[in-house]
Amino acid sequence: MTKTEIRKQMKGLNTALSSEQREELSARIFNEAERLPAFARAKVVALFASLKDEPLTAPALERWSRSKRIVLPRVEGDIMRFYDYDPASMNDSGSFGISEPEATALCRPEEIDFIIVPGVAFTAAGMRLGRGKGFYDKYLSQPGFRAFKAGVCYPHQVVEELPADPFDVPVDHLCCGR
Ligand SMILES: Nc1nc2c(c(=O)[nH]1)N(C=O)[C@@H](CNc1ccc(C(=O)N[C@@H](CCC(=O)O)C(=O)O)cc1)CN2
Ligand SMILES: Nc1ncnc2c1ncn2[C@@H]1O[C@H](COP(=O)(O)OP(=O)(O)OP(=O)(O)O)[C@@H](O)[C@H]1O
Repeated sequence: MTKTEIRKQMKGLNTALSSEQREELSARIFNEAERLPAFARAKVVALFASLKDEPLTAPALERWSRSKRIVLPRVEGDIMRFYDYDPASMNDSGSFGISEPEATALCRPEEIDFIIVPGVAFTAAGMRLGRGKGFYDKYLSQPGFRAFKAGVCYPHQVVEELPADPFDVPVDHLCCGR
């Protein structure tokens, strides 16, 4: 399958989950992330505000923001940057309809200790297919970036193989709710 075909197939499978399945699997996925030693050590955690076809991040966002500095992505033209999460100032009309933080407190890439990486599909070894704009591949390959990378996806998004490109950055651990 091509990248485009995989994206289409996964969107169908993801949106076919019932809200109960979605909530149950998402809870497992983020509980697994929370149990990683790298998470316990982390002070600055990068998360994302989930789209309809992604594991639900709202409960983790709420819980983690009590003990960690949480940063969320904003798309600014061709690049993605992370800013401090403040529940009072989220902007629901961000790029692609994603809820985004205000551009108040910029987080430099080297400040992040632990990053949750979304993906359309992953292999068990951590190779990843994203939404096709290269935002995460570019972010994760910046000089100075050193965070522990945890991929998150539903169990059916783990595939045998993916079309590989030289600029693809693998994740260190995959949390897939299994
Ligand atoms: N929740 C979440 N936030 C994120 C990402 C993500 O994957 N998930 N990103 C990770 O990169 C960045 C946004 N990148 C995105 C890239 C493409 C599309 C997308 O769905 N594109 C469709 C529709 C475009 C449109 O609505 O105009 C497309 O290209 O067909 C969405 C987000 C930053 N924030
Ligand atoms: N490190 C990088 N530097 C410059 N361009 C890059 C880099 N990584 C990816 N790109 C560009 O981004 C485009 C999209 O790449 P690809 O299809 O692998 O994205 P993806 O993995 O689906 O997306 P994402 O990383 O946003 O989740 C490619 O055409 C590539 O040229």
